[in-house]
Amino acid sequence: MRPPSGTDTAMHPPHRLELRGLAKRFGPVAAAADVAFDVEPGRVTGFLGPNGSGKTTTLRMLLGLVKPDAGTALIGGRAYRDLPAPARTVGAALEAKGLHPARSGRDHLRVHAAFLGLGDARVDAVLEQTGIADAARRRAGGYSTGMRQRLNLATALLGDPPVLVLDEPTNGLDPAGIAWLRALLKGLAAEGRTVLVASHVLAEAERLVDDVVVMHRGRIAATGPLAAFTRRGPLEDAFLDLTGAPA
Ligand SMILES: Nc1ncnc2c1ncn2[C@@H]1O[C@H](COP(=O)(O)OP(=O)(O)OP(=O)(O)O)[C@@H](O)[C@H]1O
Repeated sequence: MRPPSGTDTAMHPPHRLELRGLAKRFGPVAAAADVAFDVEPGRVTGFLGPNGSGKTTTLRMLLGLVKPDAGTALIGGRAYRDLPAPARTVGAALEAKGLHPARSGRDHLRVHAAFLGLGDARVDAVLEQTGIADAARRRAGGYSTGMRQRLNLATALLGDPPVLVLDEPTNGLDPAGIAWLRALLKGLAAEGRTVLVASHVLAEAERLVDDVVVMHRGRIAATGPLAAFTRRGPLEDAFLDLTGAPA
């Protein structure tokens, strides 16, 4: 079914993410084991964990990019592969790679937009929204890391999705860029969208998220509202307690 062109101005129904018993092994490595948590619409959820704790693997299972050995991941009650319009339901920005260096940022977005049945007006809207309109006609190969990150986010936003899944979206952003992204993501959540952000930058997460999910060694170590993690001090203290890392 081909989606209509143009953008949706009507608000989408809220989409809760429900992960249940997800497991994935890569040879001897249990990248994820019995992973279960919910992500609520209208909130920014920080998916936190040390390097190699299994966050990206979990996100890839949620997005149907990796087949779990066990468990389910539902987006508004359906697995990603069963969504009628997946790219209009979930905007995902995992790693800022796969950009054709000779193609301009705008052309990159136009390719994705055509795939979604969207026109250039939507491309221009997300270029404005992500602050890269001025660089849009330059070749993406010359973009800074922060600009590539913004283009990646613009791609995720193209389909005006009710769900956003972002892996380390502040990588490469300067302090003004980080503050800008924070305001953008909080605004998207305030519109009722479900925003899941994987990060290991705890000071940033503390200023952004409403809810926290901590993953450690492939398992969920704790979940809850941010306030539950910051009662005794900075989020970093609770995080280091949970993940056993030296202070
Ligand atoms: N395709 C793969 N093949 C083999 N091992 C993998 C693969 N993908 C992930 N792993 C392993 O699974 C574990 C979890 O990795 P994952 O990338 O999910 O962690 P992460 O929490 O996202 O880490 P980071 O914060 O460093 O990005 C690691 O030990 C990693 O080496």
